[in-house]
Amino acid sequence: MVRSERKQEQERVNEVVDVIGEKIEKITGKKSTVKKGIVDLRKNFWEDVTVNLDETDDVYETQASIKQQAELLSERERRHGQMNKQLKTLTRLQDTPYFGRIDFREEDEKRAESLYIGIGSLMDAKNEDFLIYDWRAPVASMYYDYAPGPSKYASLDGEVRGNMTLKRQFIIREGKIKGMFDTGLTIGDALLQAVLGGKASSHMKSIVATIQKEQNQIIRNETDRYLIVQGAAGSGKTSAALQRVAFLLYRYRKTLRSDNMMLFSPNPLFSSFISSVLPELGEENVVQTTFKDFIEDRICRDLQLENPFDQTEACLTMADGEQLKTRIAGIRFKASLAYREMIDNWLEHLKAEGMIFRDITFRDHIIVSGKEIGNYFYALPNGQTLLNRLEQVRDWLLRRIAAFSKRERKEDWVLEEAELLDKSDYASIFEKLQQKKQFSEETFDDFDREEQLLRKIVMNRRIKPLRGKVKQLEFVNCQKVYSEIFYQEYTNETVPDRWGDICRSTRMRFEEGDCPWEDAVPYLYMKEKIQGRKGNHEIRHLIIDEAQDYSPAQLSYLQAAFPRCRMTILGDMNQAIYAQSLAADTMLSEHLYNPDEVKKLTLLRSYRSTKEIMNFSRAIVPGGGQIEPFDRSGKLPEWIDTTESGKASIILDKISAFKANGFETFALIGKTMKECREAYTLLKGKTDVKLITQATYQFDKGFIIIPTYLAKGIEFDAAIIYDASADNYSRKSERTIFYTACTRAMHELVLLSSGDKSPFLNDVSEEHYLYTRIGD
Ligand SMILES: Nc1ncnc2c1ncn2[C@@H]1O[C@H](COP(=O)(O)OP(=O)(O)OP(=O)(O)O)[C@@H](O)[C@H]1O
Repeated sequence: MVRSERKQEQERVNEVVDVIGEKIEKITGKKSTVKKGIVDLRKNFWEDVTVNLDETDDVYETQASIKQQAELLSERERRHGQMNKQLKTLTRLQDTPYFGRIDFREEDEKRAESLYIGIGSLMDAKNEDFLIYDWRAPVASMYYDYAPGPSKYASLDGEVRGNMTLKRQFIIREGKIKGMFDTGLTIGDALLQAVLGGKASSHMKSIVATIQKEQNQIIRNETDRYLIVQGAAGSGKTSAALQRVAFLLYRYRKTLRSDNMMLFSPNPLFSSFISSVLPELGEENVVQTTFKDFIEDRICRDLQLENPFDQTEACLTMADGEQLKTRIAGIRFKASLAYREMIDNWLEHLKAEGMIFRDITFRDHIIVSGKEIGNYFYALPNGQTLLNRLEQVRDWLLRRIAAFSKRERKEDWVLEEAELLDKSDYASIFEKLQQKKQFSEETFDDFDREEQLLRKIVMNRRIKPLRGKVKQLEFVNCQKVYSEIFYQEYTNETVPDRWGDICRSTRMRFEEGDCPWEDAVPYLYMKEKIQGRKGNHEIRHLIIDEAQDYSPAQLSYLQAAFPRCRMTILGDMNQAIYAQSLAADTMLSEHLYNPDEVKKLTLLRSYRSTKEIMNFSRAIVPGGGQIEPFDRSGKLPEWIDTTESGKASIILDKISAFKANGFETFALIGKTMKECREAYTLLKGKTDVKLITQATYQFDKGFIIIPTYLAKGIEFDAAIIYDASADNYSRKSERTIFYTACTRAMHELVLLSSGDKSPFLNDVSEEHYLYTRIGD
């Protein structure tokens, strides 16, 4: 590229930066005027409102005047918010105005037009021409989809065809061009090399400048209600999903807000890891949750919900034997649609018999017994749904409670409690009596009325929580109704092996007030079928990361909980680490969806790890040969065969070497939390190290110890697998855990073992790693 061209480009950058500077100045000026307006409006809100409550008409007029004033205020606040957003984007553009340029000659046009692409759009000073196109604009899609040559894009008015005569990439920092490449088919391998060769960080970065063609398809898909992405470890699923969120927020900016989108992440640490990507792209973060938190919010508070991580930990630490087999058989069956069918049959059965109700009690007094409620319930016409009948029971119970309350308020305890009421209660009673013009001077009658009122207040207050529970239909004992499923007789075809044992252990857990994780969704499904469910209509798009961890039953629950939603579903079958997902359908299984509404895309190219790490890791999983490592070289993974007592000093040496190499994040990865705690005990005090647990919500640079299930979705400059011996990794189900752990490393991977090595390593050809034996 000729030197003068770079000079010309820099001159253009300078001009654009000047325009940005002027815009920033202008908006800052306007913003302070709007801000002043807001402050004045807030200060003088009531002065500018006409308040008159004399006649009904005056009241309406007052209401209208308040509404008008409030609308004015909120309009100004909205403008202020928009200006802030514009300023943030402009400030970012001032540093890096754009990262790409394409020259495109539309069919039938004589000249090619140069289009510059950045994270936001920018018009010239006269607001006539685009100096920068937002990467999400339709025309910008060509930058990601085509090499120079014939190309096209879908504009709002239809397809536009033409010829791309140039595709150029820039690295611009602080307004200075640091690098400039004209690129071919894929978006600059040179730039991608540079980006991927950089250090890992405690926060994920946006990939806007280097989005690959196949990722662009995910990002810009608008046609399919359910978009499933099966992608190898490190293929950019999460990155593409976040870019997609930014794309959709831009594309549907008039109708879609960030709080209409919800992202399910695998663990709280991951939420913090990805939290800066959207703000970096000038968008607000979407609602984030974990599936466990989402379920916990809905499950009855009487039950102690098991954490999915505890379930995994329990399965991984339990010795091989009957107990483990039963637990796994239970987990798998309860994740299946066959079990949901069983619950549907149970719900049908409940129409005729089997509902269990709680006694309605107040101060140790049974107002209506559960048995009596049952009789009333089953006396209602059984053609109605369970919910309809329960609503009638609810109204009947509220009447019974009202009658009870009237009687009960005559009791002595009520007056005793009334003496404890505070001054404000007395003042309000006095006011009420006065309003009713019932309070003249001290007459006997007034004292009597006052006492009646006091009794009523006390009783109403005390009975209110009970009424609340009845209104929520909490008189149904869902816990018991659910555990009854495990007392029924079934034919052998409908139940899995070990059903008897599964029943026994489930009953025991429910009797103790525990809800095993595998029962959480089936239980909620049944409970909401009985007591009704409120669908969430606010959320219109769900993004589900690590979707291989979700069962068909969980998918169907989410579909019902978010009835209007579209979903972007991303995952990797090779990283399934929960017992429910292994060798079974998961949310990634296409056939679980209506064929007209679903599209499945596959990402095979992996960007995170060096070619050496990926060649090593992909040999571990079936079908791994299809995964294409990105061509970035590094050290061969190192397998160190040592003794238990030799491990600490090897780890400490490695950590020093990583630091000397300039690495900033490195993890010692264990299979379980138990193993991580052991490693932590071994190393704490000897180096600066942090143990990551379920309760860790953020991780910083440095050395951490972490179990695989908490490291999902996250990456490190270097990773050490703490125990790659046969004792630790040999069960069929542990293969994917092992693969997930290895693929967390970007630049270096070390595996330690003592005793026999994991049989999974037998699948890796010796040329793909370096073997060292240290110790006796
Ligand atoms: N087009 C791209 N340009 C630059 N970097 C990319 C690109 N695609 C992916 N990466 C990088 O590759 C790494 C892995 O990406 P990401 O975490 O999104 O992959 P993933 O498929 O979700 O991985 P996993 O399933 O292992 O969690 C990240 O560092 C990301 O920045």
